Amino acid sequence: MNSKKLIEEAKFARNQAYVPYSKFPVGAALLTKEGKVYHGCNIENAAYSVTNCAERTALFKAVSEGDREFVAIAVVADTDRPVSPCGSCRQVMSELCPPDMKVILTNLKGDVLETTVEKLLPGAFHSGDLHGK
Ligand SMILES: O=c1ccn([C@H]2C[C@H](O)[C@@H](CO)O2)c(=O)[nH]1
Ligand SMILES: [Zn+2]
Repeated sequence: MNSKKLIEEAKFARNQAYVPYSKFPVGAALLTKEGKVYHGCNIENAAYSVTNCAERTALFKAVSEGDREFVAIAVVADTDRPVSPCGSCRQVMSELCPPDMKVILTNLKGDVLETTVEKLLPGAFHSGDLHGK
C-alpha cells in the first residue's frame, strides 16, 4: 500500500474520533507487514490525562490482536503543519516499531512530512537500558 492510500485510511479513522473536549480529531492508520491496516482515533476523557491519542489507539489495537510487525503509520489532523505526534506516542512507537519505520505525518491541506520512528525520538529510552544491560 502506498503513502497516499494509507493517508486516506488515516482520514477515515479520524471520523471516529471522540473529542468532546478538544474538538480536535486525529486519525491514524497503521500498516502491518501482511498488508492489514489498523485504524486509530483519539479518544478523550473528562479526566483529561486518560485521553488516548490516535497513534496509540492504532498500535494498541494491533498488538492486542497479535500483530507486531509494522511497516508504516500515517497520522492526520487539521493542523497548519503536518501533525506532530506527542511525546507519549513517540515513546510507544519506539517500543513497538522498527527504528527505521516510515511515519507519514500530514494535515487536511495535504502537506506531507515523511519521517521515521528514530528521527521522532532520537536516543529513546528502551528495553536495553533496563537493569544495566
Ligand atoms: O499526534 C497527535 C496529537 C494530538 N492528539 C490528540 C490528543 C487530544 O485528544 C487532542 C489534543 O491534544 O489531540 C493525537 O491523537 N495525536
Ligand atoms: Zn500522542
